Amino acid sequence: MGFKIALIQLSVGPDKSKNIAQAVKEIHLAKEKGAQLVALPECFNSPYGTKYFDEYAEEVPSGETSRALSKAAAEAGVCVVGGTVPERYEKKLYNTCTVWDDTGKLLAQHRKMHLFDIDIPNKITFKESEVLSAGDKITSFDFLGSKIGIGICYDLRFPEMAHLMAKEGCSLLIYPGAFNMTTGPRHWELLGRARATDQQLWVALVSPARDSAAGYVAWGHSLLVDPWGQVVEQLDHEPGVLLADVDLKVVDEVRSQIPIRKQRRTDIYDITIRS
Ligand SMILES: NC(=O)CC(=O)C(=O)O
Repeated sequence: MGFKIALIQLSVGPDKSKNIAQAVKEIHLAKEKGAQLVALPECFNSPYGTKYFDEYAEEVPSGETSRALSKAAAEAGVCVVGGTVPERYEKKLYNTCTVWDDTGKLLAQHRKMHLFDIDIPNKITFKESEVLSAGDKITSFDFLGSKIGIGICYDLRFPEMAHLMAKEGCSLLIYPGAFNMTTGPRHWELLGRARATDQQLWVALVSPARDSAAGYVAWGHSLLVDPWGQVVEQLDHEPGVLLADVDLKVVDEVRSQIPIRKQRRTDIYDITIRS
C-alpha cells in the first residue's frame, strides 16, 4: 500500500514559458522513472516576489500554466501537484496550487491560507498581503486509496491546519514552499519534521532550487519526512529530483504504537473549522 513520489526542485527564472517547459519536461522524466505522483515547488512559473505576482498571474484552469500541467499530467499519465502559481480571480490575486489527475482533470485547488508577512530586521522583510488575498479553505484530494492534503509554504507554520487535514483523513501533506536563507536553515526541516511527528503522517516539502542572484533566494532542500518524523531523503540547494516510496502502512503503524490521536483531551480542547 503506497506509491512512488517525485519532488521536483526546479530552477526558476524570469522567463515564464521556459519555467513551464522545464516543469513539463521534469514531469515526463519523473514518470519514466516510475513516479505515480509528481510535485512541483511554490511559485514555479514566476520569480518569487510581490512585484512579480500581477505580471505572471493567470486564471485557473484557463491560463497557460494550468493548460500545460493538465496536458502533461494526461500525456504522462501521472498525478501532478502543480506547485503554485500567482492566480487571478475576480480582480484578486492568490498564491494557488492546482492538482491534476492522470487524465488531466483538475482534482483540487488550494489558495495559500496564511500569507507570508514577516519582518526580520537586516535580514528579510516580505509582505505577501500587500498584493495577495488569502484562501479560506482546507484542501485535500483522494489518491490511490489515500487522502493527500495541500498547504503552501507559510501554511507549514500553522499546526492547526495540519491537524485539520489529518482529521480529514490525510496520510500525506504536500507543501510547495520557498523558505529563504534566513528562515530556511532555522525552520524548514524542523517544521516539516514537526508536522509529520505531531500528525503522524508523511510530509513532503518542495522548494525551487537556489538562485543566489535572485531578489528572493530560496533555501532549496526539498525533503520527504516519514510518520516517525525522520527525514527519508533531502536534496541540497541545486536543481534536482527526489524520488522515493511513500509507504502508507507506516502511518497506521505509528498511530497504533503511539496512540496520541485517541489520547487527545477533546473534553478540554479542540480544533475545528468555523463554518
Ligand atoms: N515563503 C513563505 O511563504 C514562508 C517562509 O519563507 C517562511 O515561513 O519562512
